[in-house]
Amino acid sequence: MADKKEQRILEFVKQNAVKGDPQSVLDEIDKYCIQKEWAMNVGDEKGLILDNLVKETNPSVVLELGTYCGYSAVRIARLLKLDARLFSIEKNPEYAAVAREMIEFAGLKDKIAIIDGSTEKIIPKLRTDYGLERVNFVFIDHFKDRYTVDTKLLEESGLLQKGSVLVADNVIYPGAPDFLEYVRTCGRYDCTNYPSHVEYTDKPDALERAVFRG
Ligand SMILES: O=c1[nH]cnc2c(O)c(F)c(-c3ccc(F)cc3)cc12
Ligand SMILES: [Mg+2]
Repeated sequence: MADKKEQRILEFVKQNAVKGDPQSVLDEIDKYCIQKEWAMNVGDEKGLILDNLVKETNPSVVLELGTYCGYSAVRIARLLKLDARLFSIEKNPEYAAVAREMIEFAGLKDKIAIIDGSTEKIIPKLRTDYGLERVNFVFIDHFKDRYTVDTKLLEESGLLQKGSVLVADNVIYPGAPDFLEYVRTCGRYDCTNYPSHVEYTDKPDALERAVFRG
């Protein structure tokens, strides 16, 4: 048996999901995390809310902060139009390695690029080093104490445009109170809260959508 939980999740997916079928990959990750080991994927309940937010935005360029095993990257990318792309930043190289295999198994490697490194170093270089002009949709799901500072980095980088949608996970638990305070009071965002639960539990959590006013 693999010595890391993330590797065990990947092995379970490879043995039980259908190669090239993103939904089956999501279903098997959820099944493993419900039946065997909890893991910090956005999960099926918050995932359905995220699906609807992606569908109503129909973004061309998506940025994700925090890849983990690739669950939310697969979840988002499976809904994107043909020429849309998702860039996901992951600081932990072991997580990034699992996510790359997960994304390839799901058949989405042409839609998703994982960028290894920390958000504080990568975000300021997204325009110069990765050729990103604008991002239409940002899924924030990394270190809770980085939500606000990275949101400000995104503003300063010029990557946000009027209508850019930020969606943040875990704003209730583990919680991102300073992020909620910032986006709800700085005057630059229209905010909506989507109550839900921590993945695979009945513990209250929520997603927060913050639409940039430009
Ligand atoms: O660190 C995290 N990064 C990204 N997402 C997370 C998450 O969705 C969680 F539920 C949790 C979490 C951790 C421990 C708990 F007891 C409950 C939730 C953590 C993270
Ligand atoms: Mg999360």
